[in-house]
Amino acid sequence: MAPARASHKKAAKPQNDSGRTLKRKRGQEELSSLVQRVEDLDLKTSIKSFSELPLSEPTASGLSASHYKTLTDIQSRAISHALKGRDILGAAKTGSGKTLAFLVPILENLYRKQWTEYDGLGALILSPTRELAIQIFEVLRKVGRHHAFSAGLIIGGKSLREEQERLGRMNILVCTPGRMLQHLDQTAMFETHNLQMLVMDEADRIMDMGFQRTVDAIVDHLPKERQTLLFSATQTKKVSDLARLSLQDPEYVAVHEAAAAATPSTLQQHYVVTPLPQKLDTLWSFIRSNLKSKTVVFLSSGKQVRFVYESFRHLQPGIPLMHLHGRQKQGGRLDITTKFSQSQHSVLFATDVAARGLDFPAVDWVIQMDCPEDADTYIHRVGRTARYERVGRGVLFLDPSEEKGMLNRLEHKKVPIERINIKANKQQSIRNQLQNMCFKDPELKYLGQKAFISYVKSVHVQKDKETFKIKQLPLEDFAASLGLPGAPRIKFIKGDDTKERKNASWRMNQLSSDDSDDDSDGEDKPQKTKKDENQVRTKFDRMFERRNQDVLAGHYSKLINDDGTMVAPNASKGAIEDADEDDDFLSVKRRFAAGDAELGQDESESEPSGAGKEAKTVQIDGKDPLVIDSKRREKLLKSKKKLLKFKGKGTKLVYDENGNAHELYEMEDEEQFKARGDADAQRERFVAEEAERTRRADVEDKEVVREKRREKKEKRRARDRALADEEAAEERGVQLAPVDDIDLGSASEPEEPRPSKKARFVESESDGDNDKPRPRKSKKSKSAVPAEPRIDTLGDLEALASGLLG
Ligand SMILES: Nc1ncnc2c1ncn2[C@@H]1O[C@H](COP(=O)(O)OP(=O)(O)OP(=O)(O)O)[C@@H](O)[C@H]1O
Repeated sequence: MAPARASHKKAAKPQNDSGRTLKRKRGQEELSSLVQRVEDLDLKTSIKSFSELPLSEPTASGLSASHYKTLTDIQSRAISHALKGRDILGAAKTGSGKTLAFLVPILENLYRKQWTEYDGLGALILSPTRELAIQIFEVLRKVGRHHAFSAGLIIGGKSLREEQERLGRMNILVCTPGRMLQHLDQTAMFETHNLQMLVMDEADRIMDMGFQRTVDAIVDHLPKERQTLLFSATQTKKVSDLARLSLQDPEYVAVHEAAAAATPSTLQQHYVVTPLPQKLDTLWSFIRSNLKSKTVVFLSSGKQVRFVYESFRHLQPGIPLMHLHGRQKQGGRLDITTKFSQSQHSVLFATDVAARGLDFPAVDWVIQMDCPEDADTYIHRVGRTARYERVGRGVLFLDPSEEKGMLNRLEHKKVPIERINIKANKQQSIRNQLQNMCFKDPELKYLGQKAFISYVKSVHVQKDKETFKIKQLPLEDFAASLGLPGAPRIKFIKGDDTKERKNASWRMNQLSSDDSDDDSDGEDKPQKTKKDENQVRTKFDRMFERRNQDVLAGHYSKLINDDGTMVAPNASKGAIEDADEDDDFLSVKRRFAAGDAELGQDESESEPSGAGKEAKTVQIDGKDPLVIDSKRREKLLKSKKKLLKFKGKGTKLVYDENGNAHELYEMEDEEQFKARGDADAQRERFVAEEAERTRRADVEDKEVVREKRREKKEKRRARDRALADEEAAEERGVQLAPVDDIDLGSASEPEEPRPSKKARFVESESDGDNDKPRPRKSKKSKSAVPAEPRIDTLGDLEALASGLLG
C-alpha cells in the first residue's frame, strides 16, 4: 500500500491568530458557496469543460496539472449526478474516460464533507484486477495531488501485516475484492462504518461468477447508507445485482446506448477465418509483417501465452516480445505493463487479465488469437486500442466452426466487424521449425503439451455451445501445428456442468487427463485414431516418442497414480516459476510418491529420473515422507517447531552396562522366560516386587511434601517478622528499604491482586507499568507521598509539567 498525501495543507506558513481566523472564515465561505453551486447544478445542462463544474480548488488544479480540460461524454453525464450524491450505473465504451468519472466525485464529495484522517475510510474503489487497481491509483494520485486525503492501494502481493498497519489511516482505498475481504475479516483496526462511497470499476466483471460471493461479503461489512457507483464498458441492469448492492434509485448513465456501435468509432474491426491448426502460422505471419507496430495478442490461457511467447522468442521475429498472465508474480506483471506501456514497437501476449481497463498508450493492433468467451469479452479486449479518440485496429481469429456463432453474438452487441482474408504470399508456416524446436527442447515441448491441454479445456468449458464446438476442432492437426508429436489425451468428466462453470478463465477444473490408460508411460501417448493405427511410424516419430519418455513419461506416470497419492511432473524451471501448472485440471496433487528420499539425502537422489529440481521428499523419523514441492514447504524444513508435526514422538532407549541401547520395553524371548520358572510364580514375584517399589516411592514422596511445607512455613514466618519490623520502624520514624526480596507467592495471606492482562490496554497509571506486580503498599509508603506542590503561577505549572514528563 502506498500512501499518497498531498502537500498543500502542510505547506501553509504559520500565521498569526487573526490571519488564521480570516483564512478559516474565507475557507468556510468558499465551502458554502461550493455546496450551493452543487445544489444549483442543473443536471440537464450539458457541461463541456471541467471549469464549468462546481469543483474545489484542489481538484480543479489537479485536473489542470494532469492536462484534463474538456469532459468526455461519460464524464459530463456521470460527474454531475455523482456530485449530487446519486447512485450511478455508468456504461460507456472502452477508453472513454470512466476512471475520472468516479474519481472526481470521490475527491469532491469527501472534500465538501471536510473529510480528515480522523474520519477513517471515506471511499472504497474495487477493481477486478491488480493491474487495473494500480492504474486507477495512479490516476488518483495525479488528480488528487493537491488534496490532503490519504489513499492506499490494497492488491495483495505484500505482507498482510504491512498493509494492516496503515489501513486504519486511509481515507480512500483502491483494492481488489479478495484482498479487501481479507482485511475486512482480519484487520481489527480497519473500520468501514463511516464509508461514504463505494465504486466498482468493471462492475459487471466484479459481479460475475468469479467474485460474486466475495462482493456480497464485502458489502455486508459496509454501511447501507452510502453512495454506490458502478462503471463498465458492458454494463447490465441486472436487478438482482442492484438489489445485492443496495443501490438506491440509481441513475443509469449509458452514454453510448443509442450509438450505432458498442465500440469506438475510431476502431477498425476485422476477423479472419483461419482453421485452428493454422492459427500459429497466421499469427507469426502477422507479426512478421507488422514489425513497426505495437500489438496486444489475446489467448485463452496462461499456458497458451507461455508457449506462444517462448516458441516465438526462439524464432526471433525481429520485434520485442512480452507476456502477461495471472500466474506471474506481481512484480513481474508490473514490470511488463510498464515496459509495454513505454515501448513503441512490441508484441504483448496476454490472457484476459489484460482485457479490462488497462490503458496502454498507443496500441496499434489487438489480435484475438483465441476466440473470446462472449461478445463483452471481445469488446473489452479490443478496447485496448483506439482509446480516447485515437485510432486502432482489431483482428479476431476464428476457426470455421466458431464463425457463425461468434458473428451472431457480435452483431447482437452492435459490434461492426468485417471479414478480411490473409494474403497467401504473406502466409509463412512455422510448423517445421516448431517441430524441430520441440524435438530438441523437451521443456518447450512440455509447454506445448500444456498449452494444448489448456486450450482444449478452455473450449470445453465454454457456455456458448453454438460458438464453441469442441468435436469439430481438428485437435490432432492442432497438436502437430504446435510442434507436438501427437495430441495429449484428455478425459472429460461425465456430468460436467458447464453452466456452473460459466467463467472459463476462473473455474477450469472439471476436466481430467486420461488416467484410464494403464500403460506405464502411455499417458503421453497421442490420441490414437483408426487412421493413426494404419499410419506408418517414421524414425522421426519413434525418436520423438523416445524423447517423450524422458520428458513426460516421468510426469505422467507420477501424475496419474491410481491410489491418488502423488505426482511429480518435470516442468521446465520457468514453467514452475510461474506456478503455471495443470493442477486444477487434475484430480491429484503434484507430489512425489512416498518414501523417495531420506532426510539429508542428496537432492539429486531424491528426484525421479529425468525430473527437474522442483520437488523432493524428506523422511523424518520413519513417518510418512514430507513432500517438498513448493517454497512454502521448503521453508517449513527450516522451522524446528513446524517440523515437530512431522516427527514421531521419539523412542526412549535404555543402555546396559556394555553401552548397548535397548528399547524401554523389549519383548523377552519365550525360552528365556520359561527358563526362569513357573509363570504363576513369576507373576506373584513380579507383583510383590512392584508393590514394594510403590511403597518405597510413597514414603519418599511424602517426605518431599513435608519438606516443602516446612520451607513455606519458614518463609511465611520470615515475612511476618519483616512486616512487624517494618511497622515498628515506622512507628519509630525510621525508613526501611522496600520489602522486595520476600517470596509473596508462598504467603498464605491473600496477595495484593495482580493487574489482569487487560489492564495493559487501560490507560497506564503514573508509573506506567501495570504488568508488574507491585510491592505491597505499606502505611509508610502512603505517608511518604510528597505533599502537592504549590502552583501559584504559570511558571510553577510548567515546572511541574516538565518534571512529570521528565
Ligand atoms: N477528459 C479527458 N481528457 C483527455 N483525456 C482523457 C479524459 N478522460 C480520460 N482521458 C484519457 O482517456 C484514456 C482512457 O481513459 P480511461 O482509462 O478512464 O477509460 P475507460 O473508459 O475506463 O476505459 P475501459 O473501459 O477500457 O476501462 C486515458 O488515457 C485517459 O487519460
